[in-house]
Amino acid sequence: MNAPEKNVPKVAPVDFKTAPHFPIYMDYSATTPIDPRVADKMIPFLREQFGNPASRSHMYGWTAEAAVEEARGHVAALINADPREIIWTSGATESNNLAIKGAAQFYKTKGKHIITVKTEHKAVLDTVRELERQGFEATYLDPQDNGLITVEQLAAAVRPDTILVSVMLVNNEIGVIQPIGEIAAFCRGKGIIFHCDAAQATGKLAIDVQALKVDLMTFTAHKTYGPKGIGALYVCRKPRVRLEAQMHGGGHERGLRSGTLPVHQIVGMGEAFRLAKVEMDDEIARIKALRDRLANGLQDIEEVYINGDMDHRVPHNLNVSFNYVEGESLIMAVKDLAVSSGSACTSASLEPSYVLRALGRSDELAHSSIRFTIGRFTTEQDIDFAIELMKSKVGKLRELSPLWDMFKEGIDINSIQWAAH
Ligand SMILES: Cc1ncc(COP(=O)(O)O)c(C=O)c1O
Ligand code: FES
Repeated sequence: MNAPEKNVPKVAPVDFKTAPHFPIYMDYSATTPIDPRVADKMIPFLREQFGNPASRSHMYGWTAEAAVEEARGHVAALINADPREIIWTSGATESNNLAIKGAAQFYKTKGKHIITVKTEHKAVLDTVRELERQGFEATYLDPQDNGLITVEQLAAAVRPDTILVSVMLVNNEIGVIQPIGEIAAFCRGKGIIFHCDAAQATGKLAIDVQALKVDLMTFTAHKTYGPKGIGALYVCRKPRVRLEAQMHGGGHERGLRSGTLPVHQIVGMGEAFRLAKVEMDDEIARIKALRDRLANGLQDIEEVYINGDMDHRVPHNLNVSFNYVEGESLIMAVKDLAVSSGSACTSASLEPSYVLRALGRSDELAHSSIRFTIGRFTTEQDIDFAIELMKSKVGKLRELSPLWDMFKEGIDINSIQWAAH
């Protein structure tokens, strides 16, 4: 017998286009709602067109294969790649694992040193840590306080046995855009493989892998209005980059990633990336105007700090710290906004955001930070609501805060010797 369903919470489906919806979704960098046009494209592949693209002897297989190849073309087109350079994976985590472990293991006879950055996503950092456990050596670069690294920093860290560099295109917490073109050109000049995690970049800025000269680039569908559980890895063919497979089996995807292809997911990613290419320019302009409206509104509040460079940044991200506000109370106070926080109370770890800490932010400012990430379905009313809510809640919390009183009275809080306890 099936388990009774009575304990399953019922969540009403949200129509992001029309409904006044609470909490207002401003966490587009965690994941995006799927675009209804993407969902519509996927449905036939969950129903009548269920074939396995590896089935070569009948219509069902051929139809599925054609759909997979069409989607591969759309993904390749968004980044100016050859479709043969696109390998399907289950998402950015798997693409990062395949790229980093695959390249390190293939080129291990050339050297054992890897360089990455402290503000990378855990899917990169933990993968590099695992390689360290296997005997590789790693350098983790410190970003400047605007979140960016420079090619000079990278050059200073390179050793004769450096085989791989991994630097993300867009940071997931603060939205800053790393100088990937310069970094990639530098690596190519030195014969070092360059991998870039672009999970947060698609649809937010133009990507041309040929002009950029990257060797490996990671993508995922669910940050760009596609389904979760599907991603891709770009593997450069000229010059040819080789990888050790991490998943063994039927030899799918040129032997690099075995496993029956999830056709409905792939079709969804293809459509999401096709739409991103067609609509990107208009969307960037619209979303940037909304983000700037939010930034201007929040800057009416005293003691607000923007985290990360504002010039080299994707249009949909705003990450701010509210000084003299306790992180936990702030999260509780803004329940009507679905946002992300740099405080430890929203995560499984006990540390505040390691990204903000790497930028040199104090624990207090890292704790009291909020990441607003907006997107395709965000409206001006949503933005105005968020501004008013933040003004009122931050004001109320500060009324209760002795630290705020001291700050207002001109007492330098950093000079106080707190009693140890
Ligand atoms: C920069 C970056 N890399 C990797 C990932 C992991 O992506 P996925 O959920 O597709 O495995 C994310 C998503 O949180 C991300 O923001
Ligand atoms: S604000 Fe909750 S743990 Fe820091």
